Order: sequence, then C-alpha cells, then structure tokens
Amino acid sequence: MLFLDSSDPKEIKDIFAWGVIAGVTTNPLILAREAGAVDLEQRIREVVAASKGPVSVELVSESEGAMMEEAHRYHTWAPGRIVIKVPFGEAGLRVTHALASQGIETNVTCIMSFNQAYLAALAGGTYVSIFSGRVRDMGYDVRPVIAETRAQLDRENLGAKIIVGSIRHILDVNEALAHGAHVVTVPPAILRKMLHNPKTDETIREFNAAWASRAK
Ligand SMILES: O=C(CO)[C@@H](O)[C@H](O)[C@H](O)[C@H](O)COP(=O)(O)O
Repeated sequence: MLFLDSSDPKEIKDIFAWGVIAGVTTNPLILAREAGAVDLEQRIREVVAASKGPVSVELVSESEGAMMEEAHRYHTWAPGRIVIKVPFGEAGLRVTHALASQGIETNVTCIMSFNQAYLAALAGGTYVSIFSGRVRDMGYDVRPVIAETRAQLDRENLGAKIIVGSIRHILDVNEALAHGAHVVTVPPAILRKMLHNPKTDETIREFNAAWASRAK
C-alpha cells in the first residue's frame, strides 16, 4: 500500500485522482518547507479535504503533558482521519500507550532500528515508521530492520503496521515492500518517477504512429 509523504493540498488532490494512494503523512520538516507561514490547522484541514484515509500529523512538544494536549487538539481537527505522529522515545512510548487506550490512532516515527520498532508496537502504536534513507545515511542496511520487524509483528500478532518513509529512490519503494512494509510513504517527486519507463513511452509512440498512418 502507498501513502503520499506531502503536505501540499494541490499535489495531494492531483495524485489522489490516480487512485493509487491510501493515506498521507506529514512531518514538521515537510510542513515548514511546503506550508511555511500558513496556519497549521488550516493546512491540515486542507490536506484532509484533498485526500482520503489516514493523515499523520506530528507532535512537536517534548514533555508528555504537552504532547498529550497537542495530540488531543490535532485529533479534534478531523476525528477518524488524523493519526497522531509521535516521535520515538520514552515520553513518546507513554504518549502512544495513553492515546491507544483512548482509541486515538498513532504513528510512532523517527524509528531507525528493530528494537525501537518493536517497543513502539508493544506500546500500542497503530503504525511504526522506519526511516529507510536515514538508516542508510548511517551506513546500515535497512532491509533486515524492516524484515525482522515484520516477522516479529506477525509472530506476536501485534496490531501495528509498518510504514517505511525517508524514501529517496524508486528502488527504496520496491525493497521496502519486498521486505515486509505494510505501507511505503512516497514523496510526490519519487511517485512521479515511478510512472516513467522509456520503453513504455517508445511503445506507445510506435502504436499511436501506426494507427495514425494506417491505410484508409
Ligand atoms: O515518518 C513518516 C511517515 O510516517 C514520514 O513522513 C517521514 O517523516 C519522512 O518520510 C521523512 O522524514 C523524510 O525523510 P528524509 O527524506 O527527510 O530523510
């Protein structure tokens, strides 16, 4: 399954019309880059209106109390659509566990290892987000992290779903899915690259030219 890693409502609306995307993920970096000075609530409401399925919105507070207050505020913007993105850590696990007991969906994010993903799933995270590109930036192979996490979720029947983010190349998408990701969240630019193959373009041109020059 694919999600779109974007906070740009126009891009989101265009790409949802392809019928291939099941949700949206945002993060503070993406929002700062794409939304800038726009009010966060307004932008998230636009993203919800432009899409279908879950929309992840990330907490930026650091203390447990402030994170819970922020999570409840985001949740009211579109109950049933907003997933609270919780940065991984001790406070993050407590917040994830508390929100799960209140029936609020979470996406535990910034995960770089199997151990972190496992803890996030045990705490009751709805999604656990493994960062493909950033794991590779450290010189590690992300494929076993994804595969071992998936195997453990399946073995213990934990409900969490793996999202693989930090996608930098088309091949990252293929590898994440092949190693057990439930969802890959793809930036629009990478998704557009997935459309193209020069042999496809050449073949379509050849077929259309043959039709146009047929004997009449
Ligand atoms: O965590 C999720 C999805 O749950 C993503 O939105 C995630 O934050 C982004 O893919 C990454 O931060 C983008 O990674 P990078 O390209 O900045 O390394």
